[in-house]
Amino acid sequence: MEGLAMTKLQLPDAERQCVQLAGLIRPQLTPETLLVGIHTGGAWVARRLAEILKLEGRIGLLDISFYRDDFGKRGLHPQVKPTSLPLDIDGRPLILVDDVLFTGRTTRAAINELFDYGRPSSIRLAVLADRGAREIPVQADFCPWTPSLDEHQELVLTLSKDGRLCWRVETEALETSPSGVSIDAMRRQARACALEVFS
Ligand SMILES: O=P(O)(O)OC[C@H]1O[C@H](OP(=O)(O)OP(=O)(O)O)[C@H](O)[C@@H]1O
Repeated sequence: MEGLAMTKLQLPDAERQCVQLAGLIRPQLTPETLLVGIHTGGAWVARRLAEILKLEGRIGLLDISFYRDDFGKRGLHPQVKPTSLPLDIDGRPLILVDDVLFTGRTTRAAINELFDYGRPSSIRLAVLADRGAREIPVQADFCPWTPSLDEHQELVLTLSKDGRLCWRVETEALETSPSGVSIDAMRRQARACALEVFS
């Protein structure tokens, strides 16, 4: 993969972590609780939690692309998915599910979007990994893993062909253009410009 080098860190079994996370959530469930997974990784984890906790039919999925505060900088996610909430969230306890909690900006965007649909009685946050380095005062209520990663490392949850969730760590090489601008930043800028042209 261009510009990325795989690290040799030992990573935990994400499937086993889903079982651990379900165990943390189970005592807090009520008959009204709705799981809400954030696309993409959070949706995979929410689906797995719904299977383990037998909550099929009580899972919503959220695409927060248009609610990001850095939407202009990052451009649009290559795969925008629809938001779907199968039940009215007004007055309902929600458990927001994501794979990774990092700066907290995704969580902030998700909460903003949810409040456009109604006023939940509570929102708790469940993540498989909390890697710290928050930029917004957000914290996880349920989390089985707090890895220490370098700021240039990205923790990525993947779904293998056989349907298993696996962790991967990618280390961003410090690619720079002749002008000294990060190539990654230039790619993001190009995506944002393309969006403006086509919108
Ligand atoms: O706390 P934050 O700094 O916002 O980072 C956490 C988010 O970053 C990743 O999502 P990404 O935007 O890469 O999308 P993906 O789930 O489709 O990979 C991850 O899945 C979390 O949703």
